[in-house]
Amino acid sequence: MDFMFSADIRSYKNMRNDELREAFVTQPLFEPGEIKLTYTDVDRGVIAGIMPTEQGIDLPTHKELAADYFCQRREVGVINIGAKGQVTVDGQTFAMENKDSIYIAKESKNVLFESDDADNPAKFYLVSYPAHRVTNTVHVPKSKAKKMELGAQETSNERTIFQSIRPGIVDSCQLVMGITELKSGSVWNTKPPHTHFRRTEIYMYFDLPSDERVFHLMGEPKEVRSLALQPEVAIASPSWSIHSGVGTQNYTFVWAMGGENQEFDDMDHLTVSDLK
Ligand SMILES: O=C(O)C(=O)C[C@H](O)C(=O)CO
Ligand SMILES: [Zn+2]
Repeated sequence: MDFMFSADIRSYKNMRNDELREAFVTQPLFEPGEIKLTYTDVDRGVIAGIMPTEQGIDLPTHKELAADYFCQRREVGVINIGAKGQVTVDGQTFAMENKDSIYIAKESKNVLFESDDADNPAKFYLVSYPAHRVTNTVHVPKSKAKKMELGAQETSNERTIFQSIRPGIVDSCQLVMGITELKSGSVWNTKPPHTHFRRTEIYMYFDLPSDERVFHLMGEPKEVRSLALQPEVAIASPSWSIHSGVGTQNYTFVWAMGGENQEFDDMDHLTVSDLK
């Protein structure tokens, strides 16, 4: 497991690009046959990319979690951004199509990730936060997520939000998670931008050719910094930071939040003209 130590609201302003990346951006998450885990001190999130090929891949614990098994004190959200696969939780198997989600409840002991076809593997993207109570493991097909249509073609931000792990669909402890798909020709996500002091957030851009980029905006609205992100790395946003971005073409991303509340609409709204 990699460890990412974030920067605070004062120090990020004086950091070079490579220092900001070290503090907030993971390494590339997907390697065939591997699980790549990153721990961030932003709300004690764990981020992982899991790409099984011939063999299944178990979710391992780590000495710094001081837990007998990964979910002993944690909840987990997983979205499959690759081809078909399956996730088995304590003997129960869930088929995972592209963009399906699964919520794995605290105290689930054995979690196994598998691809249906080793030559066309699944890519399981995982975000986990500490959990305080035991709930149920739930599979959420993309069609069962709550859909929100936002933006317009004229402002290059026409997009669909799919909220799959959220109150009313999944009884999670703090995790709220889903995906946002930008329409062809639209490039701006989270425009107009926002913060939410009650929650932190992790973005992971994908469905973008490897030589294209998303210029992710972070920081306080009056001190914005940008990082050019390749697909399939994740970036953590502290509670004080905006999280928005503009791509060199359209793309999709997974967002995941942890914190004080689970109200998706609880945002401190900004306008583009607030940004400096
Ligand atoms: O494009 C958007 O707008 C988003 O996807 C917003 C994220 O879901 C978010 O930041 C929720 O707090
Ligand atoms: Zn947000």
